[in-house]
Amino acid sequence: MFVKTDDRVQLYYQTAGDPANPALLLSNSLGTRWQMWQPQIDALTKYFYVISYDSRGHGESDKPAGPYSLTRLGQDALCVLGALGIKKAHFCGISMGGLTGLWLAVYAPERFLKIVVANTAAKIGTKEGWQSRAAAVREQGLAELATSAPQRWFTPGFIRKHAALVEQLTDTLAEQDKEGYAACCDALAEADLRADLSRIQLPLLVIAGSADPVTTVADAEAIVQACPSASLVSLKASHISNLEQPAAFNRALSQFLRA
Ligand SMILES: O=C(O)CC1=CCC(=O)O1
Repeated sequence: MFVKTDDRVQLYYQTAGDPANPALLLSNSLGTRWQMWQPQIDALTKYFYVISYDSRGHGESDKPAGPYSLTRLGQDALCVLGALGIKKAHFCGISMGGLTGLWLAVYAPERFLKIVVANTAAKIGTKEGWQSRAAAVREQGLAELATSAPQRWFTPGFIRKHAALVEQLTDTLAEQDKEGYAACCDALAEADLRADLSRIQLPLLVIAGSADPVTTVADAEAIVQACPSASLVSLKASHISNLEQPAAFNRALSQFLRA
């Protein structure tokens, strides 16, 4: 199904579970799709009305030319809830989706019950790093980046044991639209919520991966130190911790949201 945002971009979304249950909105990382949440959808639909969507520039959602912004990505999440008539929801996002969750916690707290941000930071990477990745992708496409993705996303042991899943994810990345991906890199280049974290009052769970080379445990600790309402869970995983440690991720998510 599709929703149209206020700037007339179509976003693809899926729902699972009983709409009478509390809503849980799931937001993907850069270069992935809504399907990355399948283990969480399977585990949590008995308690929540689970909504997952392809972020702008990804999957079946529209890919308008960039640059995008973190504000736009946050407003997109609000548009999905608005189109479904949901006044308040839980939110869980990972990496770029986690940074979107921090934006929502700062700028739209009245629309949320609790927020979970996984494998993220108030500022991910460096402006120059994202600018050069955006330029390389616009010029050369995503094939090269897809080859190096497993090392950024998973531990070596997980890559060895779960080759089929890793291949499926890297195929998805290689098939993404290069302008949509690069436009999200533009958003990440400018996004910096470090000065805003102390304004967050919503219950916030920060999930880190102890072997995450992209958004480190130190990044997660910095969020928790700045937000009085935040708590931290660290999993034995790399960057895409919801797929590397699905049972532990689901336990942390479910315990926090259902408490
Ligand atoms: O570099 C990657 O692929 C990992 C990543 C950074 C931001 C995000 O959403 O994913």
